Amino acid sequence: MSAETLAPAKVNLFLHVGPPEPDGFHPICSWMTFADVGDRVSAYEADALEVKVSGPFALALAREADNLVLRAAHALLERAKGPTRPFGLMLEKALPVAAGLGGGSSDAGAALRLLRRALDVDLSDPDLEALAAGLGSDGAACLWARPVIAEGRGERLSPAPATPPLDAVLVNPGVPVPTGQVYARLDALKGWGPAERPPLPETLEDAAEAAGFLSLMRNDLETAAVEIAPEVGDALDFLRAEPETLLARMSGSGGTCFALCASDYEAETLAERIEALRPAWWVRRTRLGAPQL
Ligand SMILES: C[C@@](CO)(OP(=O)(O)O)[C@H](O)COP(=O)(O)OP(=O)(O)OC[C@H]1O[C@@H](n2ccc(N)nc2=O)[C@H](O)[C@@H]1O
Ligand SMILES: Nc1ncnc2c1ncn2[C@@H]1O[C@H](COP(=O)(O)OP(=O)(O)O)[C@@H](O)[C@H]1O
Repeated sequence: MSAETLAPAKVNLFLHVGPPEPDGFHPICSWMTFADVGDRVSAYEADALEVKVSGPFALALAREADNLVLRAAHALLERAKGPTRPFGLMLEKALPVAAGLGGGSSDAGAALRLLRRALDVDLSDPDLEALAAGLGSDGAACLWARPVIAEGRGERLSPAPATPPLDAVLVNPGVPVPTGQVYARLDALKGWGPAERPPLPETLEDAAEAAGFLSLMRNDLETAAVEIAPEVGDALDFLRAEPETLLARMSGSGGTCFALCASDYEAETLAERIEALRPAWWVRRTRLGAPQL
């Protein structure tokens, strides 16, 4: 067995969050799209199930047992009928952790896609999606890594407006921002907005039109995240002051922020300037949409 796949970064182009339900979870409406940068997950033959983590953010994942790729593998094995060949998983952790990029969910989704094929597990797409959703609120969307409007807790998916690939720069100021803390701060601030689905266009022709539409939308977690990690506010202020930025916003619960740009040339120019002026920040030029997995 030898198989490998990309686990792309998720980006919330908008994220509307309503007040919590009785179970404590919040209803959302979010346009989730995916970057062409991410982690890589691979499977190999091994004597026993194990996960090896490498890459620049490997140290941020403390305990192997908590790794979402391992939880995904166990969830899939429970559904496999009959014995499967023993395997190990390799995770190259290139995305920052607790960063609003859904890295853990994307790794889990990558493992599920990969292992269903490699082990020839007879599980339908909807069943695989249900497994992914059980591993985290972003799990279902991150399984397919295609642009979607996600509602409910994030598990109810429908197609997003069609766009060309959107040139963008991702910036993380280097501070982990735990999702649960951000939702809790949102509640303390009573900072929710309406989470009903807004009117959505079928198509947005280019980055300028997409930015115009998105400027009418929000990320309701931004204020709460900036209170927890003021560095996120610094990143947003920086991006919003740059001439190449059509729109800058935080992704998910932060701290990664994105700037939409009119072309790959402008995105490259912006990324190079940020790298020169803020060498400690994690910076990636990317195209948002449906990356090749
Ligand atoms: C904010 C978002 C936006 O896409 O993404 P991230 O920033 O985490 O990438 C998601 O809503 C996060 O999804 P995910 O990271 O899978 O969250 P989970 O592990 O399911 O939940 C972590 C914690 O966040 C809170 N939570 C999560 C989702 C939700 N709709 N309401 C919540 O209140 C709960 O306190 C939960 O215990
Ligand atoms: N493979 C993984 N990659 C990232 N985080 C993981 C993974 N497995 C478990 N986690 C845990 O999931 C939590 C959320 O991490 P992550 O998915 O990076 O957050 P976010 O969705 O905000 O980007 C962290 O506490 C982390 O320790």
